[in-house]
Amino acid sequence: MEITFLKYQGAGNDFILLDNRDRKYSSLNKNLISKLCDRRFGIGADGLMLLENHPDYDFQMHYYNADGGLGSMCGNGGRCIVAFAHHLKIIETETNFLAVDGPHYAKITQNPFVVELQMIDVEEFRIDKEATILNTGSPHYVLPVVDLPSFNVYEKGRDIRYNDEFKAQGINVNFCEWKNNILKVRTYERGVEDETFACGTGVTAAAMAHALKHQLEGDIDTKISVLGGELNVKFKKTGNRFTSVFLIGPAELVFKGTINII
Ligand SMILES: N[C@@H](CCC[C@H](N)C(=O)O)C(=O)O
Repeated sequence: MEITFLKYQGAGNDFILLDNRDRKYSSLNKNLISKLCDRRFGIGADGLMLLENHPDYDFQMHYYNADGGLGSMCGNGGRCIVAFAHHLKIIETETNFLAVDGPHYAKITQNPFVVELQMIDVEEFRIDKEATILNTGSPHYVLPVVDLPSFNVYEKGRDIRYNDEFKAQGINVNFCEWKNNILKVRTYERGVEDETFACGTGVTAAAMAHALKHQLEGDIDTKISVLGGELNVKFKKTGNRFTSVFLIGPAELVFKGTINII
């Protein structure tokens, strides 16, 4: 099967983008998707997305993790698929599209691309000792740590993701540290089963956990630093409710290609 793809990255979270408006890639299965995402035997990516037509929205986003399984919402993927839709001339600078967690509004604010993506409102969370557990489109566990650069994200993240509570459904695990007015975040991603360079729903969860912990109220703009670059998360916090949530950052076309996969 010959596959024509574009590869995008958003703060180092990288994705294979396929135009499936004519349904030519609908037969891709778990095994094939994981092969395409493999960094040694395929193109290499944290996830793969199909862009499809939708009768009521500009397009629909289908997200698969690197292991080939259907994922929940991907924030950086959402920003990259907006840049891809612009590349395909489906949209200009603003869009409303549908993802697994519902409709999303987004706008392109700079070219080369900075994409501002509206995320779901959040009002449910659980505090477990130092950790905050919440769903920002994907399930997240957020834990503040000391000395994040030398923290073993893979080992500790894996322990939490596979503990008795989370192993069945899985969870994404974020470790964070507040330093010089910047929230530094490192994430172990479910479905990649490794640390990634950024996670959009993860930094959104981390910014919310930080605001809850420090009892911040009102319009909050959090500057985030991840291994692959910088992101911003903006929201309005009213008590325990987060609304007007935006994930802001780069979405860059890295390369185009064609692959024949057996
Ligand atoms: N691995 C996740 C979804 C992907 C999260 C992502 N990289 C992001 O930017 O939000 C899952 O299915 O749990």
